[in-house]
Formats: sequence, C-alpha cells, structure tokens
Amino acid sequence: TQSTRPQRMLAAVHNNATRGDPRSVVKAIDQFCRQKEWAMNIGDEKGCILDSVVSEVNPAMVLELGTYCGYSTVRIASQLPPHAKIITLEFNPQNAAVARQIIAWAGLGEKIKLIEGSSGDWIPKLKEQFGVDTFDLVFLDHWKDRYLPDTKLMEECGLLRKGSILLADNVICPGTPEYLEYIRNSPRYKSQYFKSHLEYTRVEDGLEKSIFLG
Ligand SMILES: O=C(CSCCNC(=O)c1cc(-c2ccc(F)cc2)cc(O)c1O)c1ccc(O)c(O)c1
Ligand SMILES: [Mg+2]
Repeated sequence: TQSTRPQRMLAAVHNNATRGDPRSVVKAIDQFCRQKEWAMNIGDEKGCILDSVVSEVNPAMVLELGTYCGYSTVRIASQLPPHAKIITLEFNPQNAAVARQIIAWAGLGEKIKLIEGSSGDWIPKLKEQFGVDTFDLVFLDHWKDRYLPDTKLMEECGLLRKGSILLADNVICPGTPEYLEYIRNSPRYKSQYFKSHLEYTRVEDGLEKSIFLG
C-alpha cells in the first residue's frame, strides 16, 4: 500500500539521523523537505527564530498546538531546561503516530506529552487532566482559523499568566488575519512581527510573538 508523506519523512529520519540526537533529526527532516518533498514543518529559517524565542523565555511549561510530525516539538524540547515539559496537541491520528516515533528517535519522550484530539476539546481539560497551572510559552501552528478562538479559550481557562509568550507560525502564509487583528489591537498583548519565509520557499511568511500583559 502507498506510504504517506509523514511516513516517508519518518523513514528519512530513521535512515539519516542518529538515535538520541535531536539536532540530527531536525537536519534529516530539513534535508528531506528541501531535496525530496515539501512538508509543513516550521523549517530551518523560521526554526532559528523559534529557537531564539525558546532560549530567551527558558520555559518550564510549553503548549504546542499542531504537532504534525513533531519537527518543532523536537526543536523546542531539545532546548528545554531539565524538568521542563511540553504538551503538544495533534488532531490527525496518522500524523500523531509518526510524531511519536520521531520524538522517540530523538530521545525526547520524557519531556514531551503528545495528546491526540482537537485543541477546542482539550484546552479546557489541561488543568484538571495534567495538573497544568499556566504556560510560559504557547506555540500556535495548527488550523489557522483556530488561532483566535483558541487564544480566547486559553485566556478564559486561566492558562496564561502575566508574561506568558504566544508565538504564532504562518501569520502571512497561509495567514491568520483575524488573529493578527485581535492580538495587535488588544490592550492585553504586546506584539512583535518576525519577518521570514514560508518553510523551504522564498514566499514571505513570518512569526508573531505576543506577550500576555494579564
Ligand atoms: O493540516 C491540518 C490542520 S493542522 C496543520 C495546520 N498547519 C497548516 O495547515 C500549515 C499549512 C502551511 C501551508 C500549506 C500549503 C501552502 F501552499 C502554504 C502553506 C504551512 C504551515 O506552516 C502550516 O502550519 C489537518 C487537519 C486534519 C487532517 O485530517 C489533516 O490530515 C491535516
Ligand atoms: Mg506552520
């Protein structure tokens, strides 16, 4: 039976990355996406911006919305301080299955909790189910029309604290106009745009970094 793109990406990781070496996993995926097949990972260019935000925030608790194959999950988790954790939500079971194996190959299983399901269902359950208090960093990379409703949901569920950082991918391509409008005009956030390119292309895209002011 025909393999899927995430399965071919996983094979590239098994064949080209060193088990237990997250940077080699990231490199193998970027090479696969540049040389073989484009895929919607944040990629190496925007990935460097993500890395700098993670190291600046040095978060104890991270929420990622949209795991896909786990590329950004591995990038973030490889920079977390000891005992820090990332919870990542993925809607698509096939993508989640591949992500679990890529995360395991990178040796980061202890730091990462992957939940299969929709963000709208799970965000209201995170406190009771996983004993979460608030998140220091939230990375938004799921359905682009869910960025705004899920941000409002996180506010309502008390998952953000004064100083929590939201980092949103794809605010230009595919684009998240309602989210940008809200977050840039809300007195409860201070936002900054990091201009970049759509992963593995020359098309403009960027990341929006926003601090929750409480
Ligand atoms: O894809 C989803 C929703 S979650 C992924 C959201 N991410 C994106 O859509 C996303 C898209 C692009 C992008 C795509 C085509 C372009 F021409 C240009 C840009 C880039 C990104 O960086 C992204 O993050 C899903 C849902 C249910 C399922 O059953 C399933 O198989 C998949
Ligand atoms: Mg993205």
